[in-house]
Amino acid sequence: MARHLEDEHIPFPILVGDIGGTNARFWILTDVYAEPREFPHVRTAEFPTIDQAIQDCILDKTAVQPRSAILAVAGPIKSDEIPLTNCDWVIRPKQMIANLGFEDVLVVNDFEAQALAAASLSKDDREPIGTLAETSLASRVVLGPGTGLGVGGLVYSRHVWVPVPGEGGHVDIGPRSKRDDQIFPHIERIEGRISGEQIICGRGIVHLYRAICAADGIEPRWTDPADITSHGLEHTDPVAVETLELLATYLGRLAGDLALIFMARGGVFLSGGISQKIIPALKLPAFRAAFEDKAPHSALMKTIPTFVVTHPQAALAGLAAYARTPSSYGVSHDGRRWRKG
Ligand SMILES: Nc1ncnc2c1ncn2[C@@H]1O[C@H](COP(=O)(O)OP(=O)(O)OP(=O)(O)O)[C@@H](O)[C@H]1O
Repeated sequence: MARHLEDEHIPFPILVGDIGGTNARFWILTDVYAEPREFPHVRTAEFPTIDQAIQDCILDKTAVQPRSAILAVAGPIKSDEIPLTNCDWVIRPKQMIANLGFEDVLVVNDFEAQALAAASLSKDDREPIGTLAETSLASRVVLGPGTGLGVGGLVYSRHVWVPVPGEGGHVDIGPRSKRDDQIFPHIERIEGRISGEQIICGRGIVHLYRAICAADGIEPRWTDPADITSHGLEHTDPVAVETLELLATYLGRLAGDLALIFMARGGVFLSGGISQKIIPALKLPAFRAAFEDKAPHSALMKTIPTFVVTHPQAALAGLAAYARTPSSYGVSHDGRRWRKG
């Protein structure tokens, strides 16, 4: 069926929101060209509902009444009631239209928003890992370790960027080296298997650290992932140093697999709260070595750039880029756009 441009257009002013488990972030875009109006982070725990938070922290603080909202959320969008992962808020678009003055509400997946950002981030908003600093107009992948492990694909086809939301953080990850063979039996499993998210996220870092301790018969000292990465970066604890090196290795291994799946010649972008905090560890040889270790395609892998996303509000930047030029993106509205009347 033909794409109808008038149907894709979302009317300005537009409220864009990145609704996380702990923080929600909002911008208002008054028109296609204006710089976004930014608002302070909203702590989700401080408001009983998202409608209350938007009313008190955004609408009451500006004379601009947004006509539309585009919201990125962690969790599946299956019905008119969208519960959030890791937070008590439920998004009810019909209620938002009735009570907050919106005409149009679109809800997308948080890693779709991250993928939209990967299409539009400038060089200032990304840090290359490895020697390749340029990217090309080609498919990309976003991989973000945070509370969980999010993955988004971004397929470039017929001059359009198509974000592909999925559950790629839950693919299996397996041992590769002799050291892996010693450590993997001790990694905490989920229903018998070791998925990416069992290792590459906040609690996964603790699993990995504890598995190394168990393999070596050492009493664990740290329970907070931030302690492990900081002692690893500062070289003040040898097990933390190895944890960080193996974290970089496994992140590289999975990033390489995803690059193969999407043929992501445009690059792999590491987002999420953790990547930015461990950039020095990712710049050591382990990450790229694991990324490129994909026989028979090592030569191909050497041509694919990898970056850490350093933009502080990448998801909002991605939503804003989409809101300004929706025809450049193949964002599906099916079952997740609600309009007045
Ligand atoms: N310095 C650090 N090193 C390793 N892990 C960290 C560090 N700081 C925080 N973490 C872990 O990162 C996770 C939080 O990640 P992140 O900041 O990406 O949150 P998030 O999932 O995006 O949350 P929200 O959805 O509210 O934005 C927690 O598990 C936390 O323990």
